[in-house]
Amino acid sequence: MILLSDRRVAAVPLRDNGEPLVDLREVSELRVDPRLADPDGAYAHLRENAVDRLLAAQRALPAGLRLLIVEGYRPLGLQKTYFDGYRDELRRSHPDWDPARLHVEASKYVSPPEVAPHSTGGTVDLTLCTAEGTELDMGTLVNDSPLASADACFTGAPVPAAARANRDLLGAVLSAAGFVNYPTEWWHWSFGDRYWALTTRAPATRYGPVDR
Ligand SMILES: C[C@@H](N)C(=O)N[C@H](C)C(=O)O
Ligand SMILES: [Zn+2]
Repeated sequence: MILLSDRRVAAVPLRDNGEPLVDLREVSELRVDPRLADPDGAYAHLRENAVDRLLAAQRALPAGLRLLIVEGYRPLGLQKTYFDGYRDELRRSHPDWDPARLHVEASKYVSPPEVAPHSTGGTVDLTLCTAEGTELDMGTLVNDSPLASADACFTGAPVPAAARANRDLLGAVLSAAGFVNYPTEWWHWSFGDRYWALTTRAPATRYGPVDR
């Protein structure tokens, strides 16, 4: 498993094709969950081509199922707050870990800001729901940490059969649409960022960090 703290991720050359960010709340086919809403609506934005790919993924779902978008674009300042906060939580629960170990372990749940996928606007956290908006059982909640879920948030973790089927379905439609999963988080799917470029062997990113 390649973690976001791996130096190969940071070594991917940055390019940006200039695609605009689209407000998902204005895309009628997509359902956006407000649990992480910020006053500026940053969380509901994604790059144009990533949105097209989400629509393709949703069209591939069985009748009656929808994607439920939890978070897209994340400003770099917020990324740093999340990373430092989780690393400090790990430090309190594992006082024996040195700074290098803390950095690696924290990257299983939050990206180091210097390679932050969400800050490119190409990466999205999402789950499956019914047409009425009821979330499907995925074995953990979106954003359950490795610490809180005893690693059940890892995409390949042993979870009950219904949750496994739902994770596999989400993975099948998003992979077919060109997204790449972060294997420690079943809900986190990249397009165009450094992790995506490394995994797909693209020569460079499609999207660099944006300051919205
Ligand atoms: C914090 C979690 N929702 C998340 O987005 N993690 C990934 C690895 C990230 O920070 O990009
Ligand atoms: Zn994410």
